Amino acid sequence: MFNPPAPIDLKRYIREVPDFPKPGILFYDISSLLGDADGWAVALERLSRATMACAPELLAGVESRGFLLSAPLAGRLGLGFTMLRKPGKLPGETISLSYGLEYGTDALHLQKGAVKPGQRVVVLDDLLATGGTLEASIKLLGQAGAKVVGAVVMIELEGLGGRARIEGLGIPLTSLVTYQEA
Ligand SMILES: O=P(O)(O)OC[C@H]1O[C@H](OP(=O)(O)OP(=O)(O)O)[C@H](O)[C@@H]1O
Ligand SMILES: Nc1ncnc2[nH]cnc12
Repeated sequence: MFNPPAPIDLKRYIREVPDFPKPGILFYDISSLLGDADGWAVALERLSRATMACAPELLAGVESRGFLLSAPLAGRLGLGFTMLRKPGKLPGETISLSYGLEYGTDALHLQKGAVKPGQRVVVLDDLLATGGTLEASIKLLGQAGAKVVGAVVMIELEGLGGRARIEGLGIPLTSLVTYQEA
């Protein structure tokens, strides 16, 4: 009888670093995944499927680690890509929103005109923790006139309320890998 191989567990490529960037934070480092051609190929394939299930017209990526996923994915899927950036990085007129992080606060900006009215957008980031970053991204894209049709992350930290925050906005969320945090 044919026994198909077990699906690759992406966790084996993700390094866990205690007390970074602050004491008490367990940091999930994707550098080791990006550095492994096989692991990265599997991750991109799974991200592609999750993203295309939402039938987007444009991808949006969150600075900075979100760019690592969203830009190559947009190229692979033949879609445009827009950046949600930290303050002071985007030229021209922008709209912005502040948000809370697992370890601090920040703000995101989007260039005016980056999104067409009603355009179907999937927003991507490497990791969901409290959901503050993704929530701000979704709200900002909505303010810009986008129809956000999905959120896709590589890593979801369960127990920090992130999923409830995103689904509470009516946005379907897909994650490739989950860790229990609290
Ligand atoms: O769900 P949340 O609690 O909002 O946390 C998740 C966010 O935190 C990290 O970004 P960070 O601000 O550390 O920036 P970086 O991508 O530039 O490293 C991560 O890449 C997510 O964007
Ligand atoms: N625990 C964590 N590991 C990696 N990135 C993060 N962003 C927010 N929390 C994080």
